[in-house]
Amino acid sequence: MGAEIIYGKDLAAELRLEMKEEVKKLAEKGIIPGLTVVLIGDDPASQSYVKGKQKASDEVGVDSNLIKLPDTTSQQELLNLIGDLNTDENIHGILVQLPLPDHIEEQAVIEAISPEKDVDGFHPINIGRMLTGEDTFYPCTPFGILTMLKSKNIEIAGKHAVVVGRSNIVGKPVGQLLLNEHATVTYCHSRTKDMKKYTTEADILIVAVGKQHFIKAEDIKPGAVVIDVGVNRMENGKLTGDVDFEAASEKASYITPVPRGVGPMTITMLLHNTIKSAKQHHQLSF
Ligand SMILES: Nc1nc2c(c(=O)[nH]1)N[C@@H](CN(C=O)c1ccc(C(=O)N[C@@H](CCC(=O)O)C(=O)O)cc1)CN2
Repeated sequence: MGAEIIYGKDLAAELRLEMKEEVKKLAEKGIIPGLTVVLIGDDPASQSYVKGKQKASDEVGVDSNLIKLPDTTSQQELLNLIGDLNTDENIHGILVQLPLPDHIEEQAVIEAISPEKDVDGFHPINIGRMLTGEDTFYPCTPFGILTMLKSKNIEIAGKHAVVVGRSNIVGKPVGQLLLNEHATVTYCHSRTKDMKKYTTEADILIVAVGKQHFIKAEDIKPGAVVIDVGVNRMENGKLTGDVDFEAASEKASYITPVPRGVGPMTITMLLHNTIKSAKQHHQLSF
């Protein structure tokens, strides 16, 4: 008996069709959701992700604009640009692609983006709202994971969710979203002693560490739901996750693959947040 594979790519395609219809309705009112993506430097992975964001925006009808800056851009230049974007009426979403070059302080940049345009959901105000269970822009990868779980009617309330990884982008917020759904949440990280003790107790195991095959079949509780957020490029150029997919599939009840799992949902939830922002800006609620 093998696990059911949750293909984020298929769910993302379904959701984007729905979004396309929503954007058409907005266009009838003269509203075009606008997204600006800022990319600093020439990191190949970041270039590929922003390309994916442009393509998905075109597909749905979101007006997306990419601003590419050299990695010599100073922090002040970037902050000035964000200041201009914050006051541009046609821009509903601002995203600065991470990671940033070392000389730019990530948190200063995140906090410079207006919380009303923070479609990444990284601003402390939006993180705070998420913490208190308010409706806000949720960080895209965690929100995508929650949407995937809900699409399969996977029960979250009362379940033990174990999150391996504590990044601000994925680990911390995904645990918070699961807590908001009444899961019992445990975080594991590089200083956790005897991690296996926790992972083998997880009904829902979320892995976001960026290490190939970090989680093996022996680390998984039989019947667990396994969500793999890792995107690791192997020497042969292929992508692989943080979980030993083949072996884990034999033990889990549901599992996400890499590629075509969580990744495509990240971009889809970004579009969701951008459309939400446009609607909020125009005080619409459909
Ligand atoms: N400002 C942000 N920066 C970063 C974020 C983010 O949410 N906001 N997340 C990641 C990168 N990321 C989006 O930006 C991202 C990662 C992976 C994918 C994806 O679709 N992966 C595919 C494989 C793609 C490939 O072939 O390389 C998959 O898993 O199927 C999309 C977006 C860090 N930075």
